[in-house]
Amino acid sequence: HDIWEIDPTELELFEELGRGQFGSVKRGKWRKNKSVAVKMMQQGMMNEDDFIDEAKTMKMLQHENLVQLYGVCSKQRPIYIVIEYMKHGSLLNYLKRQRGVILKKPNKLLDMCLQVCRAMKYLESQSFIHRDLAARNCLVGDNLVVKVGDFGLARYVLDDEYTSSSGTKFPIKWAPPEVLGYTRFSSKSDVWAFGVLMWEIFTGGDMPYGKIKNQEVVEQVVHHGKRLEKPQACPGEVYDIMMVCWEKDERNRPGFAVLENKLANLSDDDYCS
Ligand SMILES: Cn1cc(-c2ccnc(-n3ncc4cc(C(C)(C)C)cc(F)c4c3=O)c2CO)cc(Nc2ccncn2)c1=O
Repeated sequence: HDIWEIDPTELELFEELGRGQFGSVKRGKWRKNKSVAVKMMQQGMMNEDDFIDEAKTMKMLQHENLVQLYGVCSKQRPIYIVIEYMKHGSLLNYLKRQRGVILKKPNKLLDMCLQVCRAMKYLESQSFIHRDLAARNCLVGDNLVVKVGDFGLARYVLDDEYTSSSGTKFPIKWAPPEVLGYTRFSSKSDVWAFGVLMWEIFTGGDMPYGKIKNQEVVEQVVHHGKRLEKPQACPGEVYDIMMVCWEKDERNRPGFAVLENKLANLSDDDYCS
């Protein structure tokens, strides 16, 4: 019996938490006492066999700032992906809802960046690339803990509009030049996306580059070196960290361990008190 296989009769399903591109997600209870979120993966959206094979590896990825994968119900269609429940939902929605309050607390904003950075430092240490790090793919739980979710799932999406860097659903505004040009993903491309996520946090969930169209963003960022502007609520020292995440050459971007030190030093000082 595979340890990552969950018996669906041990799941109780409640209200829908959201409808992602890949199906719906419901709040649930596993074995009467464990709060979970159950993704019912819409058929045809994902390469399910490859995902189920990878699930055992993803289940081994455990960190206090990663949304824990508990297992899958793969003996049925649609398959269920059973993960840790996060009661405040996506970080993007949380930022937008709380914008008026948290933009006045830069130390809280910096703490959110640090939590995401720690999860990414852990994934980097496991040579695991997220490929779609953004505030919409992070979740907020009890005591305002922030966790990175849906890591690695991008590899199993079948929709070319999402997987091709010229597709309409590709996350252009979170992608570095080497991904836009050559689809070269690495932990350093996750670092670029982390810089954009920091900008999302310090703007209270604004859309990067506003209404500028995706293809115009590619032109401006790749060919004219344009970068996101410093958010009003963002101290200069924090903006400097975002900017180094957006170095054109990925070799000049810091890894997540270095980023964690930089952010931790700022949160110790009173820059963001
Ligand atoms: C674990 N979890 C997941 C969700 C939830 C709901 C709907 N869609 C999603 N998402 N969001 C994003 C997402 C992204 C992907 C990529 C392949 C990376 C593109 C693949 C997915 F499969 C999802 C997904 O399913 C989630 C994220 O997986 C909501 C929770 N919680 C709440 C609580 C209150 N209100 C709303 N949501 C929760 O605890």
